[in-house]
Amino acid sequence: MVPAGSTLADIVSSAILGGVTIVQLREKTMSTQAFLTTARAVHQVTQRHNVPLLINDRIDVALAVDAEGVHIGQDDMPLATARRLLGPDKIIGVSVGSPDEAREAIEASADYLGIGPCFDTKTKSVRRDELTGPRGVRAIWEAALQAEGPVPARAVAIGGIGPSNAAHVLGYSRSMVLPGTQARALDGLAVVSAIMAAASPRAAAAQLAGQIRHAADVAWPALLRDPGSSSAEIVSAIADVFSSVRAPGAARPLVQHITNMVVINDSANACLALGGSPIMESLAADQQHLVPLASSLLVNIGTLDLAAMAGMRAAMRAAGEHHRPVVLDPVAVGATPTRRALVAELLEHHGACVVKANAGEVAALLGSAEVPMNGVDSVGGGFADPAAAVRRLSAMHRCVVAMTGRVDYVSNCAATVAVRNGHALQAEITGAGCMAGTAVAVFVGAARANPLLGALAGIVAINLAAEHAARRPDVHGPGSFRQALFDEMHALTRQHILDEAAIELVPGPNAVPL
Ligand SMILES: Cc1ncc(COP(=O)(O)OP(=O)(O)O)c(N)n1
Ligand SMILES: Cc1nc(C(=O)O)sc1CCOP(=O)(O)O
Repeated sequence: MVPAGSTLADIVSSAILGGVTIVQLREKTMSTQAFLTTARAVHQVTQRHNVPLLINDRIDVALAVDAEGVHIGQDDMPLATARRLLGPDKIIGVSVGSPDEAREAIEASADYLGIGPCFDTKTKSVRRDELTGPRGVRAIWEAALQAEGPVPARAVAIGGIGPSNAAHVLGYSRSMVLPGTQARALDGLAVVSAIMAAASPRAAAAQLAGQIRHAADVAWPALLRDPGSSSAEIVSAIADVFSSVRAPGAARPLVQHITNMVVINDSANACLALGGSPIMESLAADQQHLVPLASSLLVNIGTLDLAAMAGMRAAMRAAGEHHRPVVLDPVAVGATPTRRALVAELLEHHGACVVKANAGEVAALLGSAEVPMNGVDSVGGGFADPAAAVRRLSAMHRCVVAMTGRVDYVSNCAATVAVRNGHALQAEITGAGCMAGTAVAVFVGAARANPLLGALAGIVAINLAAEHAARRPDVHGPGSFRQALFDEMHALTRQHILDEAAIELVPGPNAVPL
């Protein structure tokens, strides 16, 4: 992967200047002699910067150049033998792809684990199975933590990781709390092509280092900010979020939508009426230009087509790279294999900040048959315990979940809030749920530090507007209601929220580990 005109040592030097803190030399085809020459040249650079150099697979080369350590795979020399040859002070990292391998490596005193492959990689042919993706990485990491002794386990994830998914991988793979322990993040990420194939290895390394720092602030469990400890406190915080968008002179949050053709016009108007600025563009090639300008991204999978699917992937990549919150509306996710696979892929590869769904969609995402769907509509009485359902989905995907229905439930898994505003006429017009997704996206962009409050502000705003619209003497049914709804979204004030928001903090076990 070394471009013409530069040497591997040059690239390593640039990458270290960008923020790389450990270097591994992995050469699969070089002669031993050439490997030694390269290793010596790279080692000179890493020593100058005081960064450890590890040699992949080849203990003999590591010994010959006095590298700081080695990385060995499951088919390489056993760890105990490598340790005997290298002595107690050298770093030995071990590749692991399962909880058993992780436990075994920790028990054999590996200095760190390389957990992978996380995603597909072009760098080598590796098998991905159910133990891959950030969820698989987390399962392996948790096994390592359970096996650790007095020396803390250390690990990095590897495979298909780059600037667009680094924060997601680090946030999602944090351990759940085990009895008597704190949630623990991986120690870092291992990348090949994200730096080696970049036009500027220094800039690429700096961008990745920024993503790693950023993950600690935005990814789970930073999401679990308390919305407030009483209903009154939460209503006041929601009103503050609302005011931050609607204050005279405030910049309108730009919401980039990829949404369905049934609601595209209504969603754009709802966004405007609530104080946002809509842009509706699904072309994949444009996402890297548009998403960084937006304050949030709404991805709604209704009326799916292949071009929109490509647009969603590109938009969510750009959102990951530029730290933009994503609101995912998994319309009728249980209805077709394509929708199910797409939502699973988007959540695994990119994650969402908020999932906005009706009860049937929440059930489909949980793999539960408790709430049936009729096309895009949820039917029946809903979940026996709706708060538990949203809490469970929030924990599963480590995101805020806003479930719309007669009563709406919004959860970040640590706190769950029921919203008892809204009107039955919302169920009589098409696109009311999609407009709720837009409303959430408007306010989530404004409440970056607390997406639970942003989601609540969107849900409360659209529901109060619906109540106001339904009360108007000129509203006689769905047609006039739809028209009035836009006027009332536009006319909504902070005082309406303070006086009329009907929310309650749902008591309940904080059953989901943080
Ligand atoms: C940090 C890190 N993790 C995993 C690997 C893979 O090593 P290995 O299993 O030895 O496979 P090859 O690199 O030999 O193809 C790694 N190199 N680094
Ligand atoms: C060398 C290696 N080992 C892996 C494993 O899963 O063990 S994945 C991998 C390649 C990582 O390259 P990139 O960052 O370009 O995807």
